[in-house]
Amino acid sequence: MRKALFETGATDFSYSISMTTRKPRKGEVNGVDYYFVSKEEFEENIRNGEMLEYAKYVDNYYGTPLKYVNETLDQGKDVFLEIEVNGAMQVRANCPDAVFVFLTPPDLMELKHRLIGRGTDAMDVINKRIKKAVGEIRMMRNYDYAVVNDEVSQAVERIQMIIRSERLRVTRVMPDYEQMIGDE
Ligand SMILES: Nc1ncnc2c1ncn2[C@@H]1O[C@H](COP(=O)(O)OP(=O)(O)OP(=O)(O)O)[C@@H](O)[C@H]1O
Ligand SMILES: Nc1nc2c(ncn2[C@@H]2O[C@H](COP(=O)(O)O)[C@@H](O)[C@H]2O)c(=O)[nH]1
Repeated sequence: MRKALFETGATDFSYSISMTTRKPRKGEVNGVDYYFVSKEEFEENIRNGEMLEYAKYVDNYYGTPLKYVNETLDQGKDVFLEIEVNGAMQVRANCPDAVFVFLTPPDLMELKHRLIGRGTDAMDVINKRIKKAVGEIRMMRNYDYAVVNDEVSQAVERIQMIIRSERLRVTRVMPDYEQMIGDE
């Protein structure tokens, strides 16, 4: 989805590259799709307080390095994270300003077909991912928006709509005017 959004030319926000201990899939590039690291390196990053959030997902660590997110936010840019639910709830606890979009497949059979079609995972991994997806769907209630990923182009459009609307929230626009009009 990150790739699909990026391909629309939506460059007014920045994409965080996650760190993972998962092995690269065919075609995935280190530093583009993920930072692929060893378990030891990942755990050292956790110990050093360098992760905004992290979680284990189907036997591997995944996490968001803090440095890039902070630097990008400091430049006044939004950052887009594509992460699973446990990590998202850590961000929820630490970043009150963040917006949470739950991207969901139309149904679990379709998800299974897609994962089989991708041809990158063994059947036991696919089954673990489906089981995980059931638990994740239960977590949807903790999110702000739900986007059904039926057609990629439509899902991208829905996400863009959310981003545009969120930027129009009074709480985000008002600070500029407060500066302009000063205190009473
Ligand atoms: N709307 C869609 N229609 C058809 N195929 C899709 C759609 N969305 C995703 N897929 C395909 O389904 C497979 C799994 O998608 P999924 O989104 O889970 O993978 P992903 O983009 O690698 O993200 P994740 O990191 O969440 O696994 C991929 O091969 C992806 O290309
Ligand atoms: N908590 C985090 N989850 C992440 C991060 N980067 C990706 N993910 C999620 O992991 C699963 C599996 O990804 P895959 O590439 O192996 O298919 C998926 O739900 C991703 O969204 C992260 O930095 N933190």
